[in-house]
Amino acid sequence: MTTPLRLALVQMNIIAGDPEANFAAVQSRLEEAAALQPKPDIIVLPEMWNTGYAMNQIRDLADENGERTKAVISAFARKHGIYVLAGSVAQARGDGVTNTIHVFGRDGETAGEYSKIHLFQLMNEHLHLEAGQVAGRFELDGVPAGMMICYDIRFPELARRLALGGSRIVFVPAEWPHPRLHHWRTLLQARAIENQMYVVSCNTVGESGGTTFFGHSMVIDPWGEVIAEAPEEEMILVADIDLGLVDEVRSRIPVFADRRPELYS
Ligand SMILES: NC(=O)CCC(=O)C(=O)O
Repeated sequence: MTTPLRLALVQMNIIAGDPEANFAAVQSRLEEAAALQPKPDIIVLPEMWNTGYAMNQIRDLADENGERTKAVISAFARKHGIYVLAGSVAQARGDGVTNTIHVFGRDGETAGEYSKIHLFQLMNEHLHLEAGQVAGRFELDGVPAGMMICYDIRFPELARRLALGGSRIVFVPAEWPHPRLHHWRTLLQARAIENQMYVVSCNTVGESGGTTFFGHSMVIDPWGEVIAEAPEEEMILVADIDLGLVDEVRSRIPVFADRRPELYS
């Protein structure tokens, strides 16, 4: 069975500490993506796009209960009838801040939410953020999908859990910098190959506090082929995929049937 899907990944520069500028840029990029012909089924944004890694001010800058994100992005999703995986935003709840994805369906309603489970110490997340406690899943027009955020791709157990739970495609918003392009590419391809699913990653570009984010957003098919990859500049990366390929690859090499979980612990 073929299940075609058009993806649009907004690879953008994020201005650390300036939610006003970032909301304006996101709204304009979303309209640009919605004007594509044919229209995308889902638009994906990068990690922490509201604040960037302005960690010292994160409690003040974070979106209170995600309210602004929900208002702006759900109205957009409803207006255009497009899913939006709203990257992740710094979201405040009580005294804490999480790095949280909101997904909105074609009707503008919340389709899923996920807070980053693995906090990245090199960028001080562990000092300022609270870790999520549950894996992230949603349904995309009835197709089970998963979510991971950036550093999460270093944990194969999470991707495998999503695949075992039925995910056929996993979305990965990120702010992944130089000099680890080879890690980025290799880990994303490994997660796609070992789980025989699509992996769709949307990274950031630009410089922030001495760190340079390299873009290279990519769409990887269940065979591990990179079918679309952005350069190191702002752009909307578009890819047409067929989720039917997941079944084809899984029947060709029956990894899930051949697993021996009783020997793994
Ligand atoms: N924002 C992040 O989680 C960055 C992860 C990263 O750069 C890595 O090497 O892992």
